[in-house]
Amino acid sequence: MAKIFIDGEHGTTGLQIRTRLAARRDVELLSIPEAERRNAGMREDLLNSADIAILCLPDDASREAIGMLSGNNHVRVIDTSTAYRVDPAWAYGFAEMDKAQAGKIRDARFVANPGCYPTGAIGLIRPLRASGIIPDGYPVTVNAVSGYTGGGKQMIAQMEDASREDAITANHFLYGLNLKHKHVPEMTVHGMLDRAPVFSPSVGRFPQGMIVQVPLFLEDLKNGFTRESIHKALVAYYSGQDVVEVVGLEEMKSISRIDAEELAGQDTMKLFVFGSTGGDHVNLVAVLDNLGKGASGAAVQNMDIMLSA
Ligand SMILES: NC(=O)C1=CN([C@@H]2O[C@H](COP(=O)(O)OP(=O)(O)OC[C@H]3O[C@@H](n4cnc5c(N)ncnc54)[C@H](OP(=O)(O)O)[C@@H]3O)[C@@H](O)[C@H]2O)C=CC1
Ligand SMILES: CC(=O)N[C@@H](CCC(=O)OP(=O)(O)O)C(=O)O
Repeated sequence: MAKIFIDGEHGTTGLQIRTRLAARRDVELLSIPEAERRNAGMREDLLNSADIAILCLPDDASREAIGMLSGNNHVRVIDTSTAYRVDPAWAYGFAEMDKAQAGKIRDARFVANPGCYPTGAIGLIRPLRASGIIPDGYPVTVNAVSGYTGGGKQMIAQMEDASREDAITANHFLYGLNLKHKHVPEMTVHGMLDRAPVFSPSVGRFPQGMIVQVPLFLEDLKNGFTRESIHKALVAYYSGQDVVEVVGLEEMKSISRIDAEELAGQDTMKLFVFGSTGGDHVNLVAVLDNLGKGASGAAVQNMDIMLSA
């Protein structure tokens, strides 16, 4: 039985991973009491006793955890923070992003779990870059809304406890206003972009769920691509797996609204290509749960792929 230690198991992402693993008989969970969650000695012992350590910590604490494993050459790691997502020594844990990726995850010792927004953005952009539909130099923009659990324990408290001094009263707010959000490098590298995208995130007053939008001007793409041909390329790219669904053109005809909470509680992602036949523009849309395919669900999926080695 594989021993799994979730460092940060009492935080938002960690708890959801623990819940997903609790009923499983094929893994043994090593656990740290909540009161000891920052006890470095205990964490170091548990980290070094695991077959797979899943880090659900802020970036600095993740780096510290990797330091605690420096004399160890067998513990495998899944890190959910931003610390290693563009590090070439780490496998990027988005199994569907191309056909070889699941194999890279399976064979890796170190796996960086993707960010929630990048999962949507890369899921939409990478296939169109890989097939040459989005040309070099194209100015990609990414607009998104996340459920507030995306901000971890602190934002959850700010959104849910109006008596706090730092309570957030807005029902929907933009942030990342300097356009230097920590997810931009990851979207650029794994989206295979030659220009960093403009990324504008926002948060809504709902706990879990996410919409990521990438609008495109068709006349600025190569070779007369249409909504239909872009859709066909996405369908072909994601054939043969059941985590990322490209919604059919017929089904899209009956959709007039997209609900950010549609996949809350699920570990899959839906992709849409909105627009109209013969139109000048398309809007690529991804819907996912920021804590599902955007974090904890993806971490468990990566763990399973690693255990299949
Ligand atoms: N929430 C989400 O939707 C997503 C989160 N992530 C990433 O997952 C990671 C965890 O985020 P999230 O679960 O949201 O955050 P939370 O703040 O909810 O949880 C983080 C946990 O880590 C603990 N912690 C913090 N510093 C240390 C330390 N030095 N040593 C040991 N434990 C520590 C915290 O303890 P304490 O309570 O004492 O602060 C808390 O229990 C982050 O890197 C985040 O960016 C990635 C994708 C989506
Ligand atoms: C709503 C919210 O605050 N979201 C977080 C991102 C959540 C996530 O994907 O976590 P990583 O930081 O590990 O990538 C943010 O914008 O910083």
